[in-house]
Amino acid sequence: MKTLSSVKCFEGQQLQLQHESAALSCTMQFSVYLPPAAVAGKKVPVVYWLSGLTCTDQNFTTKAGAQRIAADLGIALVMPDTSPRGPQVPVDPDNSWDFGLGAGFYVNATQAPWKTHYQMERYVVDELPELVEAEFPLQPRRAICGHSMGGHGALTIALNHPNRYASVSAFSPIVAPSQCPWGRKALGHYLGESRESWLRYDTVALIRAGARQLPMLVDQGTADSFLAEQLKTDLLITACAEMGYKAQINYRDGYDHSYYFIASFIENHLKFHARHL
Ligand SMILES: N[C@@H](CCC(=O)N[C@@H](CS)C(=O)NCC(=O)O)C(=O)O
Repeated sequence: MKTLSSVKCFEGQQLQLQHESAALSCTMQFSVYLPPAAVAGKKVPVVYWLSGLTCTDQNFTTKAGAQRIAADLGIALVMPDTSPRGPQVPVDPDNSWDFGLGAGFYVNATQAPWKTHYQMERYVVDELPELVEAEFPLQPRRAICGHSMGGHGALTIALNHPNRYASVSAFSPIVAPSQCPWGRKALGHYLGESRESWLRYDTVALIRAGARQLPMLVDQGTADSFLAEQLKTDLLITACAEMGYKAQINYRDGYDHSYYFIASFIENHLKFHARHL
């Protein structure tokens, strides 16, 4: 593993790192924030952050303002990239921004040509934690949080691996990819046209199938231009109500899809995770 940058931030350390990923068969970059307690050698719990379409590990690192809060709470942050990268990784032939590079959807692809590299679920759940826990003073206690496609990633990963995560939260998540254009396009390519195989990566379907209860927090802006067509938060509210799944789901009046929204509520999310870690 190579350190690309290391910068002091709120008495802690903001790092960007590069490594060869076995799960993704390519070179990957990711970011880590170590709070002051970890810099002093104490083992701290971790919140993983999954970003949305078109993002890298840098969007959250530079725009969310999470480091001051993580420093105070004594929590490390780990920010992976949103897809495999590099010249050998297949891209969307149409060069669109909602599929392929920057749009891994946190699934393990089963279809050619995607399956060789697009294994983001394995990367986030297994490879990256092993790597960072071996390198830094991190406890195996983890929470997971994300935005949009990354909100979908956080929710589905936590619901599919409930023993690995103490809590889950999401900003503006795609709650039912089987029922929206972004999701149908991505899952159709990565998993094939059999919709049965999509349900493991669909939060609403997982809740309806009886997913185990985890502490869950969701925030959604009412002025988000993707809400009606792609995100469909009401489907999650209905599924949780019908299944008796206790989730805290808040509509936030006037907020849009941007990192300004994330910056406004990230403190709530990190404090929520700190209570469960
Ligand atoms: N590129 C798209 C927008 C994509 C978008 O909004 N991406 C969100 C996640 S779904 C994001 O976080 N973008 C990066 C940023 O705002 O820093 C467009 O131009 O309409």
